[in-house]
Amino acid sequence: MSLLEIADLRVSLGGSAILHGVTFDVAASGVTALLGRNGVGKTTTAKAILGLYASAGSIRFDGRELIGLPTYAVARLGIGYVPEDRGVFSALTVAENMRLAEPRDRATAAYDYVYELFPVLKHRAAQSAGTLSGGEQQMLAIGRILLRPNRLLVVDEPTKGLSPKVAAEVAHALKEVARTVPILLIEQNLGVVRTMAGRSVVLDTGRVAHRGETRDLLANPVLTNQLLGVSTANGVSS
Ligand SMILES: Nc1ncnc2c1ncn2[C@@H]1O[C@H](COP(=O)(O)OP(=O)(O)OP(=O)(O)O)[C@@H](O)[C@H]1O
Repeated sequence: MSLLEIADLRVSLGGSAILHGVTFDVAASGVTALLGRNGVGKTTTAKAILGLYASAGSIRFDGRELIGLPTYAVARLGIGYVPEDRGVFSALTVAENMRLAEPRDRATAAYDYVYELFPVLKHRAAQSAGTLSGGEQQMLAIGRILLRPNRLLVVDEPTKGLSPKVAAEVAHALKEVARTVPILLIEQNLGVVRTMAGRSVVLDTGRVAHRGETRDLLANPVLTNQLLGVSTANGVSS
Protein backbone atom coordinates (compact mmCIF):
# COMPACT_ATOMS: atom_id res chain seq x y z
CA MET A 1 0.00 0.00 0.00
CA SER A 2 1.27 3.48 -0.85
CA LEU A 3 1.09 6.49 1.43
CA LEU A 4 2.72 8.99 -0.91
CA GLU A 5 2.20 8.82 -4.67
CA ILE A 6 4.38 11.06 -6.78
CA ALA A 7 3.49 11.28 -10.46
CA ASP A 8 5.17 13.22 -13.25
CA LEU A 9 6.74 15.64 -10.76
CA ARG A 10 8.45 18.54 -12.49
CA VAL A 11 10.49 21.30 -10.86
CA SER A 12 12.47 24.12 -12.45
CA LEU A 13 15.02 26.15 -10.49
CA GLY A 14 16.82 29.25 -11.67
CA GLY A 15 15.33 28.79 -15.13
CA SER A 16 16.56 25.19 -15.52
CA ALA A 17 14.42 22.08 -15.45
CA ILE A 18 15.72 19.96 -12.54
CA LEU A 19 13.02 17.28 -12.26
CA HIS A 20 11.68 16.11 -15.61
CA GLY A 21 8.73 13.98 -14.54
CA VAL A 22 9.53 11.92 -11.46
CA THR A 23 7.13 9.09 -10.64
CA PHE A 24 7.36 6.79 -7.61
CA ASP A 25 5.47 5.70 -4.49
CA VAL A 26 6.43 5.64 -0.83
CA ALA A 27 5.00 2.65 1.02
CA ALA A 28 2.85 3.09 4.12
CA SER A 29 5.41 1.24 6.25
CA GLY A 30 9.16 0.83 6.48
CA VAL A 31 11.89 2.76 4.73
CA THR A 32 11.96 3.73 1.07
CA ALA A 33 15.37 4.97 -0.06
CA LEU A 34 15.77 7.73 -2.64
CA LEU A 35 19.18 7.26 -4.23
CA GLY A 36 21.33 8.61 -7.02
CA ARG A 37 24.57 10.37 -7.78
CA ASN A 38 25.24 13.95 -6.65
CA GLY A 39 23.01 16.55 -8.24
CA VAL A 40 20.39 14.22 -9.75
CA GLY A 41 17.52 15.88 -7.86
CA LYS A 42 17.04 13.98 -4.59
CA THR A 43 16.93 17.06 -2.34
CA THR A 44 14.82 18.89 -4.90
CA THR A 45 12.29 16.04 -4.72
CA ALA A 46 12.23 16.23 -0.92
CA LYS A 47 11.73 20.00 -0.98
CA ALA A 48 8.98 19.71 -3.57
CA ILE A 49 7.14 17.25 -1.29
CA LEU A 50 7.40 19.78 1.55
CA GLY A 51 6.10 22.59 -0.63
CA LEU A 52 9.41 24.42 -0.50
CA TYR A 53 9.65 24.59 -4.31
CA ALA A 54 6.94 25.32 -6.83
CA SER A 55 6.26 22.15 -8.77
CA ALA A 56 3.97 20.59 -11.36
CA GLY A 57 2.56 17.09 -11.64
CA SER A 58 1.06 15.35 -8.64
CA ILE A 59 2.10 14.51 -5.07
CA ARG A 60 -0.71 12.69 -3.30
CA PHE A 61 -0.42 12.00 0.42
CA ASP A 62 -3.01 9.53 1.64
CA GLY A 63 -5.06 10.55 -1.38
CA ARG A 64 -4.75 14.30 -0.82
CA GLU A 65 -2.96 16.51 -3.35
CA LEU A 66 -0.03 18.39 -1.81
CA ILE A 67 1.00 20.49 -4.79
CA GLY A 68 -0.06 24.05 -4.18
CA LEU A 69 -0.16 23.69 -0.39
CA PRO A 70 2.13 25.93 1.66
CA THR A 71 4.82 24.18 3.70
CA TYR A 72 3.06 24.73 7.04
CA ALA A 73 -0.03 22.97 5.69
CA VAL A 74 2.08 20.02 4.50
CA ALA A 75 3.73 19.84 7.93
CA ARG A 76 0.34 19.93 9.64
CA LEU A 77 -0.75 16.90 7.66
CA GLY A 78 1.97 15.02 9.53
CA ILE A 79 4.95 15.08 7.18
CA GLY A 80 8.13 15.64 9.20
CA TYR A 81 11.23 16.89 7.39
CA VAL A 82 14.84 16.55 8.50
CA PRO A 83 16.82 18.63 5.98
CA GLU A 84 20.31 17.89 4.76
CA ASP A 85 21.78 20.93 6.54
CA ARG A 86 19.95 19.86 9.75
CA GLY A 87 18.68 23.39 10.33
CA VAL A 88 19.25 23.50 14.08
CA PHE A 89 19.49 26.91 15.73
CA SER A 90 23.19 27.14 16.65
CA ALA A 91 22.88 29.93 19.18
CA LEU A 92 20.07 28.22 21.09
CA THR A 93 20.52 25.38 23.54
CA VAL A 94 19.45 21.83 22.79
CA ALA A 95 16.48 22.27 25.13
CA GLU A 96 15.46 25.51 23.40
CA ASN A 97 15.68 23.87 19.96
CA MET A 98 13.41 21.11 21.25
CA ARG A 99 11.01 23.58 22.83
CA LEU A 100 10.56 25.37 19.50
CA ALA A 101 9.53 22.11 17.85
CA GLU A 102 6.94 21.12 20.46
CA PRO A 103 3.35 20.53 19.39
CA ARG A 104 0.81 23.17 20.36
CA ASP A 105 -0.33 21.05 23.29
CA ARG A 106 2.97 20.79 25.11
CA ALA A 107 1.74 17.92 27.27
CA THR A 108 1.67 15.69 24.18
CA ALA A 109 5.31 16.30 23.24
CA ALA A 110 7.00 12.90 23.04
CA TYR A 111 10.04 13.78 25.14
CA ASP A 112 10.32 10.32 26.73
CA TYR A 113 10.41 8.66 23.32
CA VAL A 114 12.99 11.11 21.95
CA TYR A 115 15.25 10.86 25.01
CA GLU A 116 15.07 7.08 24.87
CA LEU A 117 16.21 7.15 21.25
CA PHE A 118 18.83 9.86 21.78
CA PRO A 119 19.84 10.08 25.47
CA VAL A 120 22.56 12.59 24.55
CA LEU A 121 19.86 15.23 23.95
CA LYS A 122 18.87 15.01 27.61
CA HIS A 123 22.44 15.06 28.85
CA ARG A 124 23.35 18.07 26.74
CA ALA A 125 20.10 20.00 27.17
CA ALA A 126 21.87 23.16 28.34
CA GLN A 127 24.58 23.14 25.63
CA SER A 128 24.27 25.46 22.65
CA ALA A 129 23.42 23.46 19.54
CA GLY A 130 26.26 25.04 17.56
CA THR A 131 28.82 23.41 19.84
CA LEU A 132 27.43 19.88 19.43
CA SER A 133 29.30 17.34 17.34
CA GLY A 134 27.93 16.64 13.86
CA GLY A 135 26.33 13.43 15.07
CA GLU A 136 24.72 15.13 18.06
CA GLN A 137 23.37 17.88 15.81
CA GLN A 138 21.87 15.24 13.55
CA MET A 139 20.26 13.57 16.56
CA LEU A 140 18.81 16.93 17.59
CA ALA A 141 17.52 17.55 14.06
CA ILE A 142 15.76 14.17 14.06
CA GLY A 143 14.75 14.22 17.73
CA ARG A 144 12.92 17.53 17.62
CA ILE A 145 10.82 16.34 14.66
CA LEU A 146 9.83 13.27 16.66
CA LEU A 147 8.32 15.39 19.43
CA ARG A 148 5.20 15.65 17.26
CA PRO A 149 3.16 12.84 15.81
CA ASN A 150 4.30 12.14 12.24
CA ARG A 151 2.61 10.10 9.55
CA LEU A 152 5.64 10.25 7.24
CA LEU A 153 9.24 11.38 7.68
CA VAL A 154 11.42 12.75 4.89
CA VAL A 155 15.04 12.51 5.99
CA ASP A 156 17.81 13.92 3.79
CA GLU A 157 21.30 12.38 4.14
CA PRO A 158 21.24 11.83 7.91
CA THR A 159 24.63 10.11 8.03
CA LYS A 160 26.50 12.58 5.83
CA GLY A 161 29.88 13.49 7.29
CA LEU A 162 29.50 11.22 10.32
CA SER A 163 32.03 8.63 11.47
CA PRO A 164 31.01 5.03 10.74
CA LYS A 165 30.17 4.44 14.40
CA VAL A 166 27.96 7.52 14.75
CA ALA A 167 26.39 6.89 11.34
CA ALA A 168 25.46 3.41 12.56
CA GLU A 169 23.91 4.89 15.74
CA VAL A 170 21.80 7.33 13.73
CA ALA A 171 20.77 4.59 11.30
CA HIS A 172 19.83 2.30 14.20
CA ALA A 173 17.64 5.00 15.73
CA LEU A 174 15.92 5.73 12.41
CA LYS A 175 15.30 2.03 11.92
CA GLU A 176 13.58 2.00 15.30
CA VAL A 177 11.50 5.04 14.28
CA ALA A 178 10.52 3.28 11.04
CA ARG A 179 8.79 0.56 13.04
CA THR A 180 5.97 3.05 13.57
CA VAL A 181 6.45 5.84 10.99
CA PRO A 182 7.28 5.28 7.30
CA ILE A 183 10.41 7.07 6.11
CA LEU A 184 11.53 8.41 2.75
CA LEU A 185 15.31 8.32 3.19
CA ILE A 186 17.83 10.11 1.00
CA GLU A 187 21.15 8.45 1.67
CA GLN A 188 24.53 8.03 -0.02
CA ASN A 189 25.91 5.45 2.40
CA LEU A 190 24.89 2.18 0.78
CA GLY A 191 25.74 0.18 3.90
CA VAL A 192 23.09 2.21 5.72
CA VAL A 193 20.67 1.82 2.81
CA ARG A 194 21.17 -1.94 2.86
CA THR A 195 20.37 -2.26 6.56
CA MET A 196 17.43 0.15 6.56
CA ALA A 197 15.55 0.30 3.28
CA GLY A 198 13.49 -2.53 1.84
CA ARG A 199 12.74 -0.60 -1.32
CA SER A 200 14.79 1.86 -3.34
CA VAL A 201 14.12 4.45 -5.98
CA VAL A 202 17.09 5.69 -8.01
CA LEU A 203 17.09 9.06 -9.74
CA ASP A 204 19.28 9.94 -12.69
CA THR A 205 19.29 13.55 -13.91
CA GLY A 206 15.79 14.40 -12.80
CA ARG A 207 14.13 11.10 -13.75
CA VAL A 208 13.52 7.79 -12.03
CA ALA A 209 16.01 5.32 -13.46
CA HIS A 210 15.20 2.33 -11.25
CA ARG A 211 12.66 1.18 -8.64
CA GLY A 212 12.60 -2.05 -6.73
CA GLU A 213 13.86 -4.12 -3.82
CA THR A 214 17.05 -2.67 -2.35
CA ARG A 215 18.72 -6.07 -2.13
CA ASP A 216 18.22 -6.68 -5.84
CA LEU A 217 19.64 -3.27 -6.72
CA LEU A 218 22.70 -3.62 -4.50
CA ALA A 219 23.37 -7.13 -5.76
CA ASN A 220 23.48 -5.90 -9.36
CA PRO A 221 26.97 -4.57 -10.14
CA VAL A 222 25.95 -3.21 -13.54
CA LEU A 223 23.11 -1.14 -12.08
CA THR A 224 25.04 0.09 -9.03
CA ASN A 225 27.94 1.10 -11.24
CA GLN A 226 25.76 2.81 -13.82
CA LEU A 227 23.35 4.55 -11.43
CA LEU A 228 25.32 5.06 -8.24
CA GLY A 229 28.90 5.13 -9.45
CA VAL A 230 29.86 2.23 -7.21
CA SER A 231 32.09 -0.20 -8.99
CA THR A 232 32.45 -3.53 -7.28
CA ALA A 233 32.63 -6.73 -9.21
CA ASN A 234 29.91 -8.38 -7.13
CA GLY A 235 27.67 -5.49 -6.16
CA VAL A 236 27.71 -3.83 -2.74
CA SER A 237 28.37 -6.25 0.04
CA SER A 238 29.00 -4.06 3.09
N1 LIG B 1 18.09 26.98 -6.07
C1 LIG B 1 18.63 26.41 -7.15
N2 LIG B 1 18.80 27.10 -8.32
C2 LIG B 1 19.32 26.51 -9.42
N3 LIG B 1 19.71 25.21 -9.46
C3 LIG B 1 19.58 24.48 -8.34
C4 LIG B 1 19.04 25.04 -7.13
N4 LIG B 1 19.04 24.08 -6.19
C5 LIG B 1 19.56 22.98 -6.77
N5 LIG B 1 19.87 23.21 -8.07
C6 LIG B 1 20.45 22.25 -9.01
O1 LIG B 1 19.52 21.19 -9.13
C7 LIG B 1 20.21 19.95 -9.32
C8 LIG B 1 19.70 18.96 -8.34
O2 LIG B 1 20.09 19.35 -7.03
P1 LIG B 1 19.71 18.48 -5.75
O3 LIG B 1 20.24 19.19 -4.55
O4 LIG B 1 18.27 18.15 -5.79
O5 LIG B 1 20.54 17.14 -6.02
P2 LIG B 1 20.83 15.92 -5.06
O6 LIG B 1 20.53 14.70 -5.85
O7 LIG B 1 20.12 16.09 -3.77
O8 LIG B 1 22.41 16.06 -4.87
P3 LIG B 1 23.38 15.75 -3.61
O9 LIG B 1 23.45 14.27 -3.51
O10 LIG B 1 24.67 16.33 -4.07
O11 LIG B 1 22.79 16.41 -2.41
C9 LIG B 1 21.70 20.29 -9.20
O12 LIG B 1 22.24 20.39 -10.51
C10 LIG B 1 21.71 21.62 -8.50
O13 LIG B 1 22.84 22.38 -8.86
